[in-house]
Amino acid sequence: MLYLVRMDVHLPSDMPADQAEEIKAREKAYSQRLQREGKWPQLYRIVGEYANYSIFDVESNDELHTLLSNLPLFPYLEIAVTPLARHPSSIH
Ligand SMILES: O=C(O)C[C@H]1C=CC(=O)O1
Repeated sequence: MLYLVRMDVHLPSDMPADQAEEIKAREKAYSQRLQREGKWPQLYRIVGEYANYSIFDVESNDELHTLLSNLPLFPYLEIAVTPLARHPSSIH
């Protein structure tokens, strides 16, 4: 099952820089593990925003929820999920 996910990052402005860097480093490692496993096949920065559009390829709503809620940045993310179905005109 494919999902389009938008994540907007809202780190508190008073978070110490070293704490923010530590969370971002854990987020990067976690996201790159999921990318290597094929569960997070696409990740794009939204130009001019601290946000991304991602494609997730997972087995179920529950799996996606678990993966997203385990993101180190999860407490600071605004997340919008759009389930995707195959378009009848798509050649892919
Ligand atoms: O920077 C972001 O968009 C948030 C998050 C998603 C992957 C990652 O490494 O950080």
